Amino acid sequence: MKVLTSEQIRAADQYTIKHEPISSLDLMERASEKFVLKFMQINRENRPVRIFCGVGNNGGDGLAIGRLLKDKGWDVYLYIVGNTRKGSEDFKANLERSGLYAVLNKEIDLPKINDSDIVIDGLFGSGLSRPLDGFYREVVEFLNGHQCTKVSIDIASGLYANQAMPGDAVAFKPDFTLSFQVPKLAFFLPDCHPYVGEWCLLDIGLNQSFIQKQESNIFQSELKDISPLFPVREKFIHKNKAGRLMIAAGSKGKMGAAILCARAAFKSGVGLVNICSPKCGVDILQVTIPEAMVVDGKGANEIHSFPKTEDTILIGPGLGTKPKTIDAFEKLLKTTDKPMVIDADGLNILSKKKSLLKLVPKESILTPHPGEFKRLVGEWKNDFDRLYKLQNFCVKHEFNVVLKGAYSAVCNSTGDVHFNPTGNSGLATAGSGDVLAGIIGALLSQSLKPFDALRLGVYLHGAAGDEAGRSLESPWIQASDIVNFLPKGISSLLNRAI
Ligand SMILES: NC(=O)C1=CN([C@@H]2O[C@H](COP(=O)(O)OP(=O)(O)OC[C@H]3O[C@@H](n4cnc5c(N)ncnc54)[C@H](O)[C@@H]3O)[C@@H](O)[C@H]2O)[C@@H](O)CC1
Ligand SMILES: Nc1ncnc2c1ncn2[C@@H]1O[C@H](COP(=O)(O)OP(=O)(O)O)[C@@H](O)[C@H]1O
Ligand SMILES: [K+]
Repeated sequence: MKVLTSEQIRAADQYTIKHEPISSLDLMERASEKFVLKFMQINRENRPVRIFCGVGNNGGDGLAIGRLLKDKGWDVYLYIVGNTRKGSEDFKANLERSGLYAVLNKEIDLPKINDSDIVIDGLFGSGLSRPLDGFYREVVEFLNGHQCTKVSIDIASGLYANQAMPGDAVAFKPDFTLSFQVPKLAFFLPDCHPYVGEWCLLDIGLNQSFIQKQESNIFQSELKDISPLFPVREKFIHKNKAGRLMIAAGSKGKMGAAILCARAAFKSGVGLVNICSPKCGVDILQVTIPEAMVVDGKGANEIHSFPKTEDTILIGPGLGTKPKTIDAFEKLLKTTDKPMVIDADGLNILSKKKSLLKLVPKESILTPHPGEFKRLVGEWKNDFDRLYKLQNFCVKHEFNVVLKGAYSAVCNSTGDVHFNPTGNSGLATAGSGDVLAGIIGALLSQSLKPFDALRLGVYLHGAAGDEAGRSLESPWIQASDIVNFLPKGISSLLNRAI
């Protein structure tokens, strides 16, 4: 699904109005009906609803939503901030259809709000053109000071859809954002989360072919695009043809990384795994993961030498960054031009010795968390800047990179970013990244294109985490649980896709 800018969304509104055709007032009514349906699913109990409306179309939505909720028996209070005479056409039309409302001009006008009330924010939507100031800012600060349930229409007032808020700016802090038609970039970025809350999209019937034609290199991954990427296993396949992976991982005290990685790879369809290990890890690996073969990495406590191999290479988990390991990594890079998976200490080595970056095969997959990414590219000003840095890094080096976290950003070598929707905060646990690397390595070894292996792997890792969370009925997950729930994650994706 494409992520569009505010300007593109406005153009989609206009195109739909002209070509459906539908009057803009009727489109507002449709949007408001969709909002009310979802609102009543989230809030089943009838409580006082206080709707704060600006005088643009977001405020128009607020008024229409108020009327519709009143019709359904809700106790609705409407407040307007701004000059109603200067309101948009559709705002004015809805004002005429509204019953009682109060216009707020100054602090003393602000109503008493109880914790059991629900506040709906319809001050500004995608039309925000400057940071909130004056009385708008006061109103938003006042509302943010209350503990009641808060819901934004389309996007929180004061939050920009596709650019950073200035440092001292203020925006509404909703528990939920019920947004129209397409996701906004801000929804995927951690800095913006306090101004988004939980969010969902409401299909208001904007013209799909117009949306498809919009240029955007930002997407949200969807199951319908992901599930066809699963590799098909032929009847007469042999393990050597089902994907051979060499995992170069582990050092003294960190052999668990190699184990988790290999276990995840086996559950992700790999045919055969060689683990290159320091001497201290050989017995551990042979006992804990009998399916894998172990290759001597020469060093006692860390790897000093990697074998020359035709296998797909996954390097980094628990590897350490000792000078001899760095030298061995450099030698390995000089022997291959096949895309590989580089994770954890593999990335830290690249950060320590940036000259190695140009030896990394084109189209390789890098899997940094934000700390590792910062070591690779330096500081960023804000999350929007971080995204541009991700795109530039991928294009410059022709890499595929996942920047991990909630809504992991998966970027290909031409700078397209796909935000991943699966997963939960239980995945923020030691070893979770090792599991992800193993999944991606296994998929790459099965001849998927690197970017496909990456986005399928990230989606699947999140889906397994979601299955684990649901089945264990716990918000906390152990990395081994992610591995154990991979088969369930896989079948859920395949079954839901049918
Ligand atoms: N027919 C349509 O175009 C539809 C629009 N919809 C709603 O319309 C919203 C967008 O409406 P608008 O384009 O009217 O914009 P807004 O309602 O977001 O803003 C209204 C006006 O406020 C002014 N403004 C912006 N920032 C300000 C600030 N910081 N302080 C004071 N004034 C400021 C601008 O002049 C802007 O045009 C969407 O978010 C959505 O809620 C929906 O009803 C769906 C259909
Ligand atoms: N809050 C979160 N919500 C969803 N997924 C998360 C969250 N935090 C972390 N993850 C996922 O968990 C994994 C953690 O990887 P990483 O930080 O490398 O862990 P480790 O180094 O301990 O193995 C990544 O796939 C990341 O996307
Ligand atoms: K709003």
